[in-house]
Parts: sequence; structure tokens; C-alpha cells
Amino acid sequence: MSIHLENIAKHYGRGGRHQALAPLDLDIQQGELIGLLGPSGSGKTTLLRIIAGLEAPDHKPAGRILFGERDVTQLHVRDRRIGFVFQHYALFRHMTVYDNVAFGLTVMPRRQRPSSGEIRARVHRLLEMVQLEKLAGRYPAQLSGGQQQRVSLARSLALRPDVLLLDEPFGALDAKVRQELRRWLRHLHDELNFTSVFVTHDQEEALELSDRVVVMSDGRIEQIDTPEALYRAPANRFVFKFLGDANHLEGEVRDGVLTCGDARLDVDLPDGPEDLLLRPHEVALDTAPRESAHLPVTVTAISPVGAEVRVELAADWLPGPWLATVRHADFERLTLSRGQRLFALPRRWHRFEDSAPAAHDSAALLAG
Ligand SMILES: Nc1ncnc2c1ncn2[C@@H]1O[C@H](COP(=O)(O)OP(=O)(O)OP(=O)(O)O)[C@@H](O)[C@H]1O
Repeated sequence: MSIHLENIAKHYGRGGRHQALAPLDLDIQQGELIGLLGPSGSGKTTLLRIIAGLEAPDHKPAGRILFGERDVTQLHVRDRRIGFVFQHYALFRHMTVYDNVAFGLTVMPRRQRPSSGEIRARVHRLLEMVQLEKLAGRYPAQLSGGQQQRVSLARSLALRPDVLLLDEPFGALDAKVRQELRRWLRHLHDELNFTSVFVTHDQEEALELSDRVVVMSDGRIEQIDTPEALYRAPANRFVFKFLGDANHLEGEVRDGVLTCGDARLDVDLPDGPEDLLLRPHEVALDTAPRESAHLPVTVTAISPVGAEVRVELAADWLPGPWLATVRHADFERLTLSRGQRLFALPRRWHRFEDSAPAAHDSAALLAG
């Protein structure tokens, strides 16, 4: 089921003074898994609740919500064929796992309700998919948080919704279980081919799970793109900074040289103030400066855990610390240690004028 939002806005408070969502459009394709990502208060939950029909959008502008060809703007939540999963497992505590999953089917009006044989088959199939068949007779209190959330997933899918909406579904769980549940969701999604929208403020979760991510801030959509495109080509400074660590290089450009205290870097930019951004993996380190890059730094912390070594750098010319990630081989070659004085070499940097983002490969490394 595709979802089409057109001119959807939401204001709260007396006289609608507080804007939760600016008028926005959004198109979600059939079968997509979409992450709504943004800081607290950016409007993710409001948007999800409006798609669900738990919240009405503003009347002015008069927006529209279509599920496929069907205009559901005025339709009650129970008629939208939606499944929900929330952060706090809303399982019925006095019912077994089996009964929790079967519940939505057993309370359907008699004429629509599947036969009891079919209900049984459907519930077993779902429990099998989330590998909880053996625990069908248990009560929620006898399950771990991750298992409870798998029951929630199975329960929300029992009614074969066209659209599955999830609000911070794994927020209350520890990192390892979250990881596992993401795989469950992705797997169920691909196998059953419904359309899903989930809310998260966790960028890693959004990037790992989504086909496309909707990045929000302040009630607006900043960018909608695949995880790869978001990371490679962020539309603006907000998206760049929200999606990962960012090092700032602020200074003044004169005749193709950016200067900041005793640091300087050749840049092909017009004269004037600049604030360039660099990802940690775009900062290389060496024992000598280059003709085109003289950025003296001191190592203040080293964390050699994981696939790469994270190195924190400070300098008088820097208002805040920089983070560089280097390969273990380079870490050993440079025999890095705390207090060591080195030179940072930007491999690449990014520049945002709000309309025209640009990434530049640095001449510093090439020039040698
Ligand atoms: N029922 C409400 N009444 C008044 N203001 C509300 C209501 N619900 C949300 N808001 C406001 O609307 C804005 C968007 O809230 P929303 O819950 O959609 O953000 P969010 O991105 O989901 O945040 P979080 O990650 O913290 O849940 C916030 O400023 C919030 O205070």
C-alpha cells in the first residue's frame, strides 16, 4: 500500500500557536520501510499519529492522506488497516502469548472473522516467524523485553495490515536486543511485503533498517533519501551534523588560503569567512605538514576499540576538539600516543551554503 501525504500540517495550543508540523508532502511506495528520524520535538510522532488517524491534521491548509488510491483523510483509525507497535509493549498481561497474537482476530465482527481453524493456523505461522512457538503458552511477565516486542510485532501483523506503524519500537531495549529486533522487523517486512513507517531518534537504527529515511527538524522534512545518499550527499548542514560526527574548520579565506590562527589550508574558494565540515574518516594524520595544509594538532585521547582507532585532537586554533578515525595500520605506523603533536590532513571537506551543498576532495594529500 503506498502512502501519499499532501499539505499536511499540525498546530497545537490555543489558537494553534505552536507549530508541530509545517505543511509537508511525503510519498511512500508500496513495500517500503521508512524511518522517520530527527531530534526530540521535531514532529516524528505527530507525523506518525496523523498517518495512523490517531491525530487529525489541521483543517487549514486542507491536506490529504491517501493509502493507495483511497482517501483516508477523514477515515477513523480502525478503518485504515493499520498495525501498531509501540515502545512500551501493550500486551495483555492476563493473556498468553498465543491469545495476545490471536486477540485482534477473535474480536472481529463475526462476518469478517476467519474460522477458528484459520485463526489457529495464522497465529502459529506468525509465532513461527518470530520464533516464539515454544513460548505460546507463557504470559508476558514470563518473557524478556525483546521477546515481548516480538509478540507485539506478531500481534500487529495478525490482522494483515496494509501499513505497519512503529513508534520507537525498540527504544526500551538494550543494544544487542535492539540489533536482533531490527533484523526481525526487516525480515518480516521483506517476507510479508507490507509498508512500514517507524519513528526513531537513533541515526544508526534509521540508517541500518530503512529503505529511505525522512530526516526531520522543527516540524519540517529536511531530506528524504536512501541511507547511502543521505550520508554521501546531505542536503544541508543540519542533515550532515545530525547523521554523524562533524569536525568544524572555521576561518577566513584570502587568495585561496583558509587561515585560522596558525593553521592554514589551501582551498579553492572565494574570499570571506568559511565554516567547513569534515567527517572523522576524512581527517588523516601525519608527522609532517604539507605545502597545502598546515594544521598542527595534539592528540588528547585514543580509543583503539573496534574496526578503527578513534583519535581526539585539540589545538589552539580549534574552538572544539576534532575526532579522527584512523586504520589500525596507520595507528601503528604513527605510534600514536597521548600528547603527541601531529598534523591533520583533510582528505575531503564539505561546505554548505543553505541552497548548494558541496563536497570537495582536498588537494592536501595529493599535493604531497
Ligand atoms: N498533544 C500535544 N499538545 C501540545 N503540543 C504537542 C502535543 N504533541 C506534541 N506536541 C508538540 O509538538 C512538537 C512535536 O512533537 P512530537 O512528539 O511529534 O516530536 P518527536 O519528534 O516525536 O519527539 P520525541 O522524539 O521527543 O518523541 C513538540 O514541540 C511537542 O511539544
